[in-house]
Amino acid sequence: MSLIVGLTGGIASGKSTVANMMREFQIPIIDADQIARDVVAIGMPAYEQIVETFGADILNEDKTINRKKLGSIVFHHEPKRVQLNKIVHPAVRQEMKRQQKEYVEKGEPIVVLDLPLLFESNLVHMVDKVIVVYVDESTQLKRLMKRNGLSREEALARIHAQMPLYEKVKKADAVIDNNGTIVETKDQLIHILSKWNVLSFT
Ligand SMILES: CC(C)(COP(=O)(O)OP(=O)(O)OC[C@H]1O[C@@H](n2cnc3c(N)ncnc32)[C@H](O)[C@@H]1O)[C@@H](O)C(=O)NCCC(=O)NCCS
Ligand SMILES: Nc1ncnc2c1ncn2[C@@H]1O[C@H](COP(=O)(O)OP(=O)(O)OP(=O)(O)O)[C@@H](O)[C@H]1O
Repeated sequence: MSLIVGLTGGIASGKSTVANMMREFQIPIIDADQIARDVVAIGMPAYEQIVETFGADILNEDKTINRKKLGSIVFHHEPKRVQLNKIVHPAVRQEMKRQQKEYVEKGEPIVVLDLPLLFESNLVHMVDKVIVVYVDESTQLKRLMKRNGLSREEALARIHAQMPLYEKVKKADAVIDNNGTIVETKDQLIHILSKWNVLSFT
């Protein structure tokens, strides 16, 4: 039996940072953001639907989706975001399930779904345990603006497109406070995985 863990948090709260630490422990990670990029590649059914819905204006010269442009539309307009989610999410879920099945069949003791919208999309039933990576809003804003080169206003629009992080913390089985250093974050992760008996070296 594999333990299926949902890794979630807020935008730029540190999920990928924690997922990379897990990869170092040879834990398989299924990355929803990456899958969401793959399923909108040119020629995929979701790509066609996005162009139909949002128009050719959201394309780059090479016909790939201009993610910055599409982001600035959907993060400022909830109905448009819902429309995009309806196109992309079913394909993402299907691919996540396929990958999960493969890892479970291989007998992996733990499989992690790195899923930013785990709560917003009501996907808690897909996992046995939930880890929430938490930061306070000022740290989140600072890290998001720096990483994505966004203005304060654009970064806040993205943060507010999600369930508040403190609400996610209340629903978690385990919380990693990522306001501090990377080493402090890693220590918390090791503590959680050890408690759940899924770290082979401890
Ligand atoms: C709007 C898009 C084009 C912006 O692309 P961009 O490269 O700037 O961001 P990226 O995809 O790397 O996402 C960064 C983060 O934004 C947040 N985010 C992304 N999509 C959404 C959404 N629909 N609602 C709320 N938050 C979101 C997540 O925390 C995610 O980790 C892209 O995020 C997208 O296609 N979103 C819809 C699919 C989706 O929900 N992906 C998230 C996981 S399934
Ligand atoms: N403890 C930390 N100290 C300093 N910087 C950090 C820390 N943790 C993460 N960061 C930085 O903050 C930014 C956001 O982290 P990360 O990309 O891991 O977040 P995320 O939750 O995966 O984001 P997204 O939801 O957008 O995919 C990155 O630039 C990362 O390098």
